[in-house]
Amino acid sequence: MAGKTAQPNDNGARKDFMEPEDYFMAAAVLSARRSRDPSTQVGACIVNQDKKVVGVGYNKMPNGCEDHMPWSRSKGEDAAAAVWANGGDLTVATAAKVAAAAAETKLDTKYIYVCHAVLNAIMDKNSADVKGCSIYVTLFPSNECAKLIIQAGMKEVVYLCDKYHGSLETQAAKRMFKQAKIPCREFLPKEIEVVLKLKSA
Ligand SMILES: Nc1ccn([C@H]2C[C@H](O)[C@@H](COP(=O)(O)O)O2)c(=O)n1
Repeated sequence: MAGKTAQPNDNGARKDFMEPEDYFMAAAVLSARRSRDPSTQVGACIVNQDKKVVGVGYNKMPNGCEDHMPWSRSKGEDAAAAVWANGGDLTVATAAKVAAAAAETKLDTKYIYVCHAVLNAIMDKNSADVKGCSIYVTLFPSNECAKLIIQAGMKEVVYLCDKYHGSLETQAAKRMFKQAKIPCREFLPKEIEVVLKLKSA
């Protein structure tokens, strides 16, 4: 980013340092890079009232389950595809397949197994509690995340993306945050892009 203009009493410090909130959200974005979810990678960073990072997390399967749980979104989608693969001919056999797939839907998708980023950030905490903390999340919290944030005593939600704003989970989360008087705000970064190099050229 272009250097900031010199200020009076310039002590020679660099001016293009990263602002604290950009750093906190960048930590959440970087944490999301650890996620194995093929469709949505979510990161969370918990910051205490002294502006210290006290926990980071990303969406992942429970410890020890990383290699055997499904990452698919919906078995039903696969069944629907099977119907259309038969030219849309919903024969008895296909109907049975669709019904069986629907029954397995939940068990064969990631949703009932995956730990959300907020949960993992709280579990990662390096402090006795996260009361009064802010949480920086790359995706607006789900209803389950909202319960954790509220019950853990956090005071503020800062989010990057709200792509599921119409979902029941997000609507329920917003309803609970409103009742619990926990403000949520969309993050507007000062630096649009942060480039990380893990090895100098
Ligand atoms: N607040 C949230 C909402 C969702 N997640 C996780 C759960 C899944 O791994 C993924 C969403 O998958 P999609 O439905 O977009 O395929 O994100 C989370 O960690 N926090």
